[in-house]
Amino acid sequence: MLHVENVTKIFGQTRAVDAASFSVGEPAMIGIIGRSGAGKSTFLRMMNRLTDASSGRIVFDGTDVLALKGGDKRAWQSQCAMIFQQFNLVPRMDVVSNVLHGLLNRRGTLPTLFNMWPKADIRRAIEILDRLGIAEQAGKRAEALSGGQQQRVAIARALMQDPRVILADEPIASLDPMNAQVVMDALRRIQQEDGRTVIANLHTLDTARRYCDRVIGMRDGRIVFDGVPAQLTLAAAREIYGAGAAFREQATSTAMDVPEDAPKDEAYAASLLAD
Ligand SMILES: Nc1ncnc2c1ncn2[C@@H]1O[C@H](COP(=O)(O)OP(=O)(O)OP(=O)(O)O)[C@@H](O)[C@H]1O
Repeated sequence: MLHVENVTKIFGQTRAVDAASFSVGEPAMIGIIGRSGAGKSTFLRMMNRLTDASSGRIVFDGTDVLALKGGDKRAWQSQCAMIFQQFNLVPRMDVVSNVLHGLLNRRGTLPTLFNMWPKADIRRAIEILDRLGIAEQAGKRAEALSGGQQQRVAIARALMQDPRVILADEPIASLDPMNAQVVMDALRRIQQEDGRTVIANLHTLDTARRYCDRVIGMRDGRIVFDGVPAQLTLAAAREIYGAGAAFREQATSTAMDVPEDAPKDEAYAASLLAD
């Protein structure tokens, strides 16, 4: 289904992503973890063609999506929806119109500008909101919603595209733990019920362990771990986060307690690993 082959992105002197390779055989929930600057966002942005790769191939169902141009590229972007940490909704626009904007690629800008949507599309948008438990918010301005609700609107907008793949770039980094759970539960449910692939950049090891079928660990642009959550041992976490020998398993728990005199590396890793 998906083959990532030696994908590399170079910014000046920086190899933001360095010969990343992995394959996905069937729809799954995949978490990408790693410290800040590891290359996680750059990888997702190459995958849905927001950024061009320097070299490599990303082959989805036999097509190298990195080579697509024009309408074919836009069609892929519609198959490969993206969700961002800051939701990227139009704040003053109502929720249902924000969701309908997921069809922008397909419907063109003119009808969108005048908010002229076929009834069937509006009905579908409300059904999707209902599925995510926020149909009653449909008429409100997006800015009036909580962060967790806004992220669910962003997921609804992505689903409006009926994508094969959902890319989520730190989808819960701006949310409190309760809203984070609601959003991760929604992504997991969509992945399982619809058979879509979800690839999510995640800040915390706990979340990756809890929700993902497979975890990919990046460090300095390279994939240094690729396995199931059970294989994510303390040694693997050290390798991914670059934490020193003092890094302890407790640091991967939500209920962590880092001593004041802990080495800097450990405190840093702990802050990354906290939910
Ligand atoms: N547009 C750009 N121009 C130059 N360098 C960039 C650009 N985008 C990213 N980089 C660099 O590429 C590397 C990887 O960045 P990236 O944002 O992909 O990491 P990340 O793992 O997503 O980090 P974070 O969790 O902080 O978002 C970093 O060294 C970053 O400074």
